[in-house]
Amino acid sequence: MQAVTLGPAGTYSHRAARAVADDVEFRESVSAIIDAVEEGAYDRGVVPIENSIEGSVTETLDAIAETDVAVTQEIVTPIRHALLAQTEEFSVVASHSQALAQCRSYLESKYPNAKLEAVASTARGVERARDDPNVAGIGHPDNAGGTLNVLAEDIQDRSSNATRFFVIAPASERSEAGGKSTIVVYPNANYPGLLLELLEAFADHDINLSRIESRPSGNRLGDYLFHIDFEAGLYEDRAEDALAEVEEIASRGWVKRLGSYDMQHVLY
Ligand SMILES: O=C(O)C(=O)C[C@]1(C(=O)O)C=C[C@@H](O)C=C1
Repeated sequence: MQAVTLGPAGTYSHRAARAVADDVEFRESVSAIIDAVEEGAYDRGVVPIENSIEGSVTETLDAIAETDVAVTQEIVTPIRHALLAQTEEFSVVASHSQALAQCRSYLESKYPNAKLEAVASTARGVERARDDPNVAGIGHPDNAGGTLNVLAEDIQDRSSNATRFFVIAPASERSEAGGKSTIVVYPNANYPGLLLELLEAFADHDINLSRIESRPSGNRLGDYLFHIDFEAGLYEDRAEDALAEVEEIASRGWVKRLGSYDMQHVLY
């Protein structure tokens, strides 16, 4: 099994991907990962979807809505960031924008004058620190290797920091089996009670929602797509009945079934 995820080696995505495949390759953006899986170049892709401090990874939500892939598994991992640098004398902190945001309070209190630099991934920020004594990176402490010092550990603003990843596969691998499912709904309509009707379709069939997120459709201001995760498999009658109602409500737009899957907790 060959998987693709956010690189270079040493990202949190890489750590999650190791639970899925022995052979892991890298891309520099979530969209590039999802495109590569859609084209069939890899069996699996691993992409971050949501963080417990910073919320949704919007690049992933948008790419999943635009492409045709399957979600085959969910992975939840704790995220414990370290500050890595050659010396204490740095003026720039480089990391993924999500990681910088997850450590916002720590950075503001300890390094209020540091310039924050958003790069493609935490591992890319650590590489910047390895190349430049003026730069510190934020990432997993194992990335220090021999050349960087771990100046501080557990610098995320909440100790319970965790990120949820989706394992994606080509659309042909969509499954109806699993305890959870994900759909994207584009109603292409706007009237009082539209969202209530969508939610009632699940409530009426006794299905618990675990996440609902609205994203702009990009078509016009105030027009939205809804990303919905719910706790039922698509093989279940109650899910089929609820989705029939959702499809009726969205008859002017579309409903994309990304598949059913189970969740795995990965510690590293
Ligand atoms: O840069 C990384 O290490 C990633 O795997 C990306 C990412 C993210 O996009 O949320 C993954 C987990 C952490 O929340 C921080 C960054």
